[in-house]
Amino acid sequence: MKKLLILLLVPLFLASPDQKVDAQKTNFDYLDIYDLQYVDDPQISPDGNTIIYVRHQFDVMTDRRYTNLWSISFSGDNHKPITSGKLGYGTPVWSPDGSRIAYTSSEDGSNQVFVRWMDSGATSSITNLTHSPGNLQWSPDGTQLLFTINIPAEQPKIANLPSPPEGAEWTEGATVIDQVYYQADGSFDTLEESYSHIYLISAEGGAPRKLTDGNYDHSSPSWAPDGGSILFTADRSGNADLDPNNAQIYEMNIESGEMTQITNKRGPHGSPKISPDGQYIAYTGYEDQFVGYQLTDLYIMNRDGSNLQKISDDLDMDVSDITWANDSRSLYFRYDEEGNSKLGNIRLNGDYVTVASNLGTSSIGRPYGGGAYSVADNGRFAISLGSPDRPTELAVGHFPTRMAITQLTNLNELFTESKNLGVTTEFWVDSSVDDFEIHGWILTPPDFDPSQQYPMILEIHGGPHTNYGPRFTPELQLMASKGYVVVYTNPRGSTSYSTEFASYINQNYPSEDHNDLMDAVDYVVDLGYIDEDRLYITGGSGGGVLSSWAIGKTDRFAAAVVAKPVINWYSFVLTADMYPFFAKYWFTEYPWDDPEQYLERSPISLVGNVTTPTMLLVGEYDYRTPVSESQQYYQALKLRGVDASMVKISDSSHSIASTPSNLIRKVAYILGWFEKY
Ligand SMILES: CSCC[C@H](NC=O)C(=O)N[C@@H](CO)C(=O)O
Repeated sequence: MKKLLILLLVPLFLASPDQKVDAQKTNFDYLDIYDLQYVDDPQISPDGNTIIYVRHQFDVMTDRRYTNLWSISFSGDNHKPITSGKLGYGTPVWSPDGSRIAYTSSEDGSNQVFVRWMDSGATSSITNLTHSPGNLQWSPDGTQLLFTINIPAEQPKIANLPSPPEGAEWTEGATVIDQVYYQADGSFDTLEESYSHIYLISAEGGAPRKLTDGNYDHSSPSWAPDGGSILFTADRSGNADLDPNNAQIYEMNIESGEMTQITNKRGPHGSPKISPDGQYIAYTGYEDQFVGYQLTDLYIMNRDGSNLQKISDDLDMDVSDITWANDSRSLYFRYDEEGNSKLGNIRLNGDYVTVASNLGTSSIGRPYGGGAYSVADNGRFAISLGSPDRPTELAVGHFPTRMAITQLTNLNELFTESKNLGVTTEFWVDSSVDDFEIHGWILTPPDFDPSQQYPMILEIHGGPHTNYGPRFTPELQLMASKGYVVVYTNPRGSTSYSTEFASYINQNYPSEDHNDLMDAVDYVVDLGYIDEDRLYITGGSGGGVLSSWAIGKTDRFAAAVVAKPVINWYSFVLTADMYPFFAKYWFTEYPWDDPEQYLERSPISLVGNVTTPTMLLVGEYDYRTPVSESQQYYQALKLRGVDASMVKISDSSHSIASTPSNLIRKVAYILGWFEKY
């Protein structure tokens, strides 16, 4: 079937007329990012009549993303704001009777829980918290709300220090670290040791009650339908930090505080939810095999943990974000299939169907998967609807009647009407190694004419267990708008195809994923419109691993930008924020016990072959793939006399695209480097 698609696509593609550019329109340009608007987190009311969603916008003056809540009826009428201003409003949740919503907002300076009465619009903050709340959940009778907050643990005191004399200006002092996790990408400051706890508060406000205790993280709380107890996940073994990927499900009686452990298999037990009839618990996870990739399955069991069954055997794709259907006979879930993010429905016997495809995220970066949905009691649902040609909008549908999915918002109508964008085309190519087909996409520039010759950029995703797809990507659209054909693929190791495909690179990364990438390049070059003297390569994170690996294996690229890479696995597992996971799951031994296996997969081992002019690009506060990884490669290239430069993006974590200006810088530096060669 896929082979047939290739045969059909190639002639179609070659015969396709030039991409028409509308003279009235201009090409997508850097500052246009600030005009994009995205729909996120659509929450449909319990009666299915109204959707509240989070609208993301960008402020060119402060370079900030801000979010507001908007409301619209299922029919598409009555579209109106609930909040306004350039702050952060998010995580709306409907009360079970649909009379109120709870949400979080920073409008009072720090993040607090707010409740709004939908008939009158009366709104009040109901908390006075010193730390940000998350995971808001209404009790089934609508009288209370659960939430989680991170509570700092007592800090170590090693030295008795004298105080400076009054008025003295001493240096700031020292940071004392004794916890396993002391840095987390995205938090620029050293982390305080803290633990996530579950709280209960009256929906009318008042003092919250702390339900959990101890130096353990408690996550994913959800109510039992009778409101008498809650489920949550925690690793209360005392070794959670050094033994990641392990959390058990607990049930706690709200009145007595009594806690019962329901599961005991070693591994993650995610998002436990009790069926509306109170009979079953569903959760996502797996029995841990200590490898880099394992399929996340969907399980159900009785309330006491007995009769555990995996029900997603036929799916062979990761299950996330589960919601019970009202009749307790099936669950809704999110999954990615062949680079397409979908909403599914699975019956308890394992039969599943796709309810909606093309879910979209609010990322202005690269075309990764994700998306959000919610379902009303009567089967009406709301989704964040993606497309390769515009930012994510809101759409609704109904299950099981399968009424046509209807896009309700068109926040970006004026944008799409005034811009010429690149066009995304799918391809499949046989891998030259093993019997895999590799899926990819070609983004051609707005005025593309296949009889001309174009420079080409291969852009490689990270993870490595993630997937790209035909999704709106300002980052790659900017490259296309400057005249490049951009090629992106899902080499082996990518998710959304099969366990076999994703786990091929377990403790074997990078390896033949490199060949898959080169097969995709060959395929596109063979289409006849690529100038082979202007082939460029880039990729971030895992894509930085693979781009630096590639230039150690071939000199076919005229220039490379290696973004936020891992260059040396030995140093990486001893400097990255998530080091217990990387060291335990991506390698079979610690580095000092078997340095060879670290070196043989490290791009630094191939740097002696590199002749390609290479730019390193990294966020100055990247704690996931630390700056020292880029520095090692840069310094090795300089020692070898290879043309190299290094760009450190200020105020940036690993997520360079989290501020528009940094994303703009990233693309401008990449293109600037390529233009030189
Ligand atoms: C290769 S080491 C860490 C990789 C990192 N994984 C998770 O943070 C990564 O590749 N990140 C990707 C995907 O999120 C990225 O593009 O930044």
